[in-house]
Amino acid sequence: MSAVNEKKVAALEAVKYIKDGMVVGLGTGSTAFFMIEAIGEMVRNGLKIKAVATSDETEKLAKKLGISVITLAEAKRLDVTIDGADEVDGQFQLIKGGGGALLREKIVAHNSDFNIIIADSSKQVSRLGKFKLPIETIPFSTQLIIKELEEMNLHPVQRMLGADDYKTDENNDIVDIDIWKTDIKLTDLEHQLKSIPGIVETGLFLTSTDLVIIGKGAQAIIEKK
Ligand SMILES: O=C(CO)[C@H](O)[C@H](O)COP(=O)(O)O
Repeated sequence: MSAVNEKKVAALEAVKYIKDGMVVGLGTGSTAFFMIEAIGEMVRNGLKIKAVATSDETEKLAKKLGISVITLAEAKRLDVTIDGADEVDGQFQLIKGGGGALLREKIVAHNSDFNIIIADSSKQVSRLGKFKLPIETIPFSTQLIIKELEEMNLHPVQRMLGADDYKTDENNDIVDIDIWKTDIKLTDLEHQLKSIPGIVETGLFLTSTDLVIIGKGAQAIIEKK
């Protein structure tokens, strides 16, 4: 079965966790797309929820499908968030941000009681780092951060959109770094990166995930912490 079908299988399993009255965090990306589409159908069939979107793209899609979108401030706290990932390891640690929405995704995950990650089977890894780790930086500081990351042997590459710098929903830059060869522990790496002024967030999600649902062929494999 293709990765696209596996994404859909995982998404359809995840929406079973959504119940009437919940405040739901909506992730971003091609896997999250199937989840949002399914929630849209559930809402048309009478489900009553409120949602917080992790990107402008997700917000637009959710509203188009008739899902009631509120701000994080209005929500205060979320019952459940469903989001995709670029890599997930056996300890439920993730690399996220391939789609550039890592900052809002991490904020929403932090404010959710229960976080479900949905992915096709290609995203499961024994060790994080084949996928380049996205770092969100303040444009004022990006070039100097790139120099600092080069000195740390993390091979930074600024993300581009054609000839222009890629911009996040918060109008920040993304720098993708290579953590595969570093022997720094992930928790230490996260701490080191976050201590550089101008780095707003990293795509390392080390502790937020409660449940992982992997589409494997036509089956949804549910992994609990
Ligand atoms: O972190 C993300 C966006 O910032 C996505 O969840 C991640 O990139 C996975 O995307 P997809 O489901 O399209 O493979």
